[in-house]
Amino acid sequence: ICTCYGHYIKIYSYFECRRKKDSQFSEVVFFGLQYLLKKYLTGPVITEEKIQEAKLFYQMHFKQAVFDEEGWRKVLEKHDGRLPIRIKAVPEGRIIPRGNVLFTVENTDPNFYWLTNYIETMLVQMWYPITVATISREFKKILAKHLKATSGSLEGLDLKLHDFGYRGVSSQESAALGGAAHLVNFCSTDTVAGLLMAQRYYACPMAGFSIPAAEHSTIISWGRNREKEAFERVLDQFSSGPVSVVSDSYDIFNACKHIWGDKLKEQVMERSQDSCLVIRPDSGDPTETLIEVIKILEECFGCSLNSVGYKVLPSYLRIIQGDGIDLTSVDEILQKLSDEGWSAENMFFGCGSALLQKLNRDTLSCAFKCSYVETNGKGMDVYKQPVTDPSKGSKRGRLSLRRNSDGFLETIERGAGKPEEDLLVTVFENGSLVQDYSLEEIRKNARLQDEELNPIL
Ligand SMILES: O=C1OCCC/C1=C\Nc1ccccc1
Repeated sequence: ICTCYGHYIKIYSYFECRRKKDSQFSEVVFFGLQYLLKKYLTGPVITEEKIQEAKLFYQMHFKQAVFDEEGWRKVLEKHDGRLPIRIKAVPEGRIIPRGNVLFTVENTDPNFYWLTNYIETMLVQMWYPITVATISREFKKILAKHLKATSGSLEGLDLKLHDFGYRGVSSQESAALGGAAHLVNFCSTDTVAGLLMAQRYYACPMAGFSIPAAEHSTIISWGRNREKEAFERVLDQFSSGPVSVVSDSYDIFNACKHIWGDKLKEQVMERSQDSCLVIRPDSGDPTETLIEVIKILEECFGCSLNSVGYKVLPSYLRIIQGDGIDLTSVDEILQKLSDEGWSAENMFFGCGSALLQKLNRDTLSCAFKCSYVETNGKGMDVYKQPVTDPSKGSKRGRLSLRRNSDGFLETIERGAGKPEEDLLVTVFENGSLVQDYSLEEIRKNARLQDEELNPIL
């Protein structure tokens, strides 16, 4: 495999989310590289033991001598096991239009040109946190639009989408990365692994919040005929502070009308705004179910008009919809509620697989390609341009990212960028992390346009 490189002294590659015409996502949130660098690439990662293990492994795997034992031993001897690699990247949290360079990778020692693309596989796994952070931020744009339109304010925006996805992802590590990616945009989650990731890799002691919530087992374990008793128990156990109660075990409409709106009406009404009852439907067509539920709650508890003339339930009562939520349905639901005169203030949303799992490397067309090589003494810009798919063409030469005179971000190719204008910063060099971003800083980078206009902090 390495023979095709012959006597190269440098391989320079880059990562991008290729632009795709009429794609749903025009810009991406850059997030997650820091975790990957800290966990897998910094420090003396190459050891004699690992070399021995790999040698045997690849001898069995290839059934011929492919593993470059001498090359790896040179990393150990010359760089005491630290990778002679430089990675330059956009600061985490920055919002970058599709089709721009996000990070570049190159070997810093001419003996190790083969290292650059050796770590490609791991680096391209960045598609996951980038895609989750991007989807989560698209949710935030939709929620901000409706919240602004139906309440006149963005207050509480960062609590409006709750991560329900822990059980729906493929592994603990995915939960951690995806959960943390959601926390770039929101501070509302049940994915504990993401909170720990934020703590350990992004210096944030508590990145998100939740509230006590019933689940179906805590209701149905009382038996079919004692749903009211189960609800009452939950209210008693969590008499102060908000509490969420899933109410569709048997009949959500009956539960809202005859239990919450009748038998337990007093207990509900005596709760305060910061001890609100959050009713959770969990089945049926989300839009139809929510419209019927909110009409029943209006009949039983009344409502008021906010400053922009939209209806709001009493402050002790809210609704959370965690079933069937994705970017399309959340917009439809809020539009329909708005058409019926209801403010988005009444709603909270939970999202599981659509946030953390229903995505892949093609969602944002993530790619890693070599764009520049050096052989003895001369550099050459390289690129691919498949006649069978021009959209898979790659950038050429050494790359930099700059804001042009119109204020737009653009990638300068062929090494034509001015170093002082380059937005890419060295984040990793020769085994050391050069930048360490906090989640606080990353959240600032990722704020929405209108959040900048009227910051809610
Ligand atoms: O109802 C709720 O109110 C707000 C707090 C979270 C919550 C439910 N969480 C959840 C998590 C994973 C699967 C299903 C639900």
